[in-house]
Amino acid sequence: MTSPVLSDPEKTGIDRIEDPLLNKGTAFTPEERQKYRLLGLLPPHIDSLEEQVVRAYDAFSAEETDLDKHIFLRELQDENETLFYRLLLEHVAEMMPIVYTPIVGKACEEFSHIYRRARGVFVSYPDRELMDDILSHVDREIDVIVVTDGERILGLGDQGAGGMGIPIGKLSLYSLCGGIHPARTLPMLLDLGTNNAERIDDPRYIGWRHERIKGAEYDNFIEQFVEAVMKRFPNVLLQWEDFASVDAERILKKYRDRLCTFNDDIQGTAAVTSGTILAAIQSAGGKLADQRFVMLGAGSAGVGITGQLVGSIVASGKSEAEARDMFYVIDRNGLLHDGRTDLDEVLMPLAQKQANLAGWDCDTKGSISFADVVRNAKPTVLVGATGQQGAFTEAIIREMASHTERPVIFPLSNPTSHAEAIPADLLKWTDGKARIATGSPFDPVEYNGKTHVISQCNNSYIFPAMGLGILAAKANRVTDGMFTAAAEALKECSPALADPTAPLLPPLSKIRDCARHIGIAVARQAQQDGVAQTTVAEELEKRIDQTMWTPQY
Ligand SMILES: NC(=O)c1ccc[n+]([C@@H]2O[C@H](COP(=O)([O-])OP(=O)(O)OC[C@H]3O[C@@H](n4cnc5c(N)ncnc54)[C@H](O)[C@@H]3O)[C@@H](O)[C@H]2O)c1
Ligand SMILES: O=C(O)C[C@H](O)C(=O)O
Ligand SMILES: [Mg+2]
Repeated sequence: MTSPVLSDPEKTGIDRIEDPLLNKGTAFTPEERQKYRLLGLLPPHIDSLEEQVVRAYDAFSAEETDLDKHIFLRELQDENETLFYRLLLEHVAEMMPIVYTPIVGKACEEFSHIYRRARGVFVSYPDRELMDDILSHVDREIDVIVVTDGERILGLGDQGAGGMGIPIGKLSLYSLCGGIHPARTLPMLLDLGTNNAERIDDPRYIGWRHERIKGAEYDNFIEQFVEAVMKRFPNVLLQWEDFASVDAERILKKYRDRLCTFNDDIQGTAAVTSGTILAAIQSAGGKLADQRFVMLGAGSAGVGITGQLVGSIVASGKSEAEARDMFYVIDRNGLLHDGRTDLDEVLMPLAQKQANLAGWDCDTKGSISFADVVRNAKPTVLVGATGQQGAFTEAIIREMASHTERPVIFPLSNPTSHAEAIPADLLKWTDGKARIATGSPFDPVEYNGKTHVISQCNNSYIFPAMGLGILAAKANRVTDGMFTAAAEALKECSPALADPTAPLLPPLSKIRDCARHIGIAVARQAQQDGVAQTTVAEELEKRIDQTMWTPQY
């Protein structure tokens, strides 16, 4: 493990107890109590970490609602990070949905009401000239920043400064799943205002009460932010999260060659979804080149997934034009096709050729609806990234299932309440045939005497592992190839490859092993792409294991 550089590892007395990175609570040994002047500040019994985990689990279980459980875990994180991560590690399937999706969505909506203690860095628009000062207040070296401007939080829209819940949750997973030391991570919120009237009108709102800054002023602010980050933390990995799609695409394009950075909603989602789709196809004995894809939603997720899959199809031998013909991408105005005049430069390459639609039998005039696309294109794979609950209707899913033996259906939108369909309905409407993965976690479904475990196709399988691979290889850029390597490595972790009836993705209890496997592939690819500063291939596994932190005293 790389040793985290703390401001003052020798802190004593109450300062030590109040530092979540140094605190051990009742587990401080008699020697430490002497050395750090803690005698009398703690009760006499000395606990082991295991005993502390049991006590914390009892207290967690006594909390009534999921939001209360989230607040409990966040408070524990702010008190004692080692205990927090050890507890999470031992109860990962139960607790990941509490600190992360879906409950983190509720926590963002309620952020101003449940706010307790400072964590991470807020940079608000009025303080834009003070960015260097603000970052100088971070008293340790940082390897990974996750930043949001809070405008598109999951499928919940603009949450303003409450969006801070997302970087905090994402970085918890960097440590939990990817083993990145929590001291080396920094959540950040860029507060450029909010257009959410409910937040602005809320007397408890903790953010800057102003409509969102946009246009050139927004871009200048982002530029100032990136420059300040590069000055203070020249080797940091910067992850962009939950920005509005137009900003997300523009920012990624502008900065991806200037520093080590990626956009999780575009690239992380693309890798997890394509890896899971590849596993579904391969486990069913199918071929990638034989599929027809319908993508419902053409935002960050839809665009990223389509691009990644097109790349895989081209790598399997088709031309790019042939690969693109296999995709039917739909936004809120219907199918993207080259006759539409409202598509920007990001969406235009995803448009179907009108010539390919000749002879289609459509119910709608003007635009081509989702139902029209499914009836005419007869997709084998359907992915939803709209944020719209119920967008996969019974009629459309039944239509899809009537054309394909093993329909692959992924309602990816988060949180749970925004999923395009729920797995129980999808299994009913397809008579148990659908291969399903969802963005938010769902319980297993019994259908016709068979239990279907629903895998969670969430970028949480990718970004912690990307971080691990990038840090181990000391990469200074993030290439497309590294995401392709991550997708391929995720596919290799799929239990369905050995048993076609098994779940598509490994269980959350195996997520650290899976992150290690993906991390090695990412680091190796970084070397091959010439962006790694460690060049000895044989050293990579050792470096991955040294980078992975395990919560223990
Ligand atoms: N599972 C994951 O890992 C993962 C990753 C990223 C995003 N997501 C989820 O995907 C959703 C979308 O994220 P995004 O960043 O792409 O958002 P976005 O706002 O950028 O894009 C949404 C897209 O959906 C389209 N749309 C909206 N309503 C529609 C409808 N009724 N029919 C057809 N298209 C419609 C919009 O036109 C737009 O193209 C969110 O709910 C997010 O939580 C999940
Ligand atoms: O945060 C998640 O659960 C996945 C994804 O990044 C999203 O925005 O929905
Ligand atoms: Mg996101």
